[in-house]
Amino acid sequence: MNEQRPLMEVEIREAGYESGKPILRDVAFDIRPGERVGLLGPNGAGKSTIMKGLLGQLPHWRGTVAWPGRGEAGVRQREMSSRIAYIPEQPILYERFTLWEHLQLAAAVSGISEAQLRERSAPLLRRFRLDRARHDYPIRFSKGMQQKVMLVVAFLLEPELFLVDEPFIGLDPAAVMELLEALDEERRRGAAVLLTTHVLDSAERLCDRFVLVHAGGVAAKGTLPDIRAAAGSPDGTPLFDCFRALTTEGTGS
Ligand SMILES: Nc1ncnc2c1ncn2[C@@H]1O[C@H](COP(=O)(O)OP(=O)(O)OP(=O)(O)O)[C@@H](O)[C@H]1O
Repeated sequence: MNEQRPLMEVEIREAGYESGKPILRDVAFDIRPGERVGLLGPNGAGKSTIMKGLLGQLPHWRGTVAWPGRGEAGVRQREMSSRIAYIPEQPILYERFTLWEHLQLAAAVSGISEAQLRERSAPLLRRFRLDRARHDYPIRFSKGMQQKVMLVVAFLLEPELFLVDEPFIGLDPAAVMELLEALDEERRRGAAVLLTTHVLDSAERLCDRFVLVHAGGVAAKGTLPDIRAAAGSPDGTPLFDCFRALTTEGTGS
């Protein structure tokens, strides 16, 4: 935890997939440099929709995203995507591309030179044990290996923010450790992590702060003590119990 100026300040007034049918309303939170923030909530709460909004992929969006560290009060949705690397839960792969071609495509889209690509990718491919598979087709990899392709692509970009969707599902324990270590190295240079997960005990151990989303709004946010206070729970209450109290009681759903 730190009291630095936020890396990013998100304020979503209304957003969703169809006009006149907002999924998100009044969602506001910030992320500080080097921080790990857990974006948590029950199925259908709106977590993926928030992530899509941050990636500039929502058709309807009324809100602002500021990057105070850069002195920018509001950034257009489209521009944000160049500062954010998204690690999806379901790998997004092209059937006809080899692993190396996936990396070349990501580099080309992000303005990374061929020399930078070679320099950055070598340790990443070793780290995620894909160096011998660089000319193979990821479409034929195991699910875990496919997820590692997504990790290599994300780390290649050296973004300011990593959006990580369900990092604890699909990867084996060694790969989860590698991912967390790699994220820690990135955090040391100031990158932040916004992760969603339903594995609340892992979230409780890993995250500095939390944003608890419920029915398209924010039910509580802050450190674990802040979440406990919002839930009316005593010291020592696990995040899981706070989550249950905040998402099932007195919410009308
Ligand atoms: N492409 C879409 N078009 C219209 N509505 C959508 C679309 N995707 C999601 N929704 C709706 O948006 C709401 C929030 O869904 P979202 O996927 O953001 O939830 P989530 O919190 O990520 O859930 P989960 O934990 O199940 O992944 C749901 O009511 C869902 O039906």
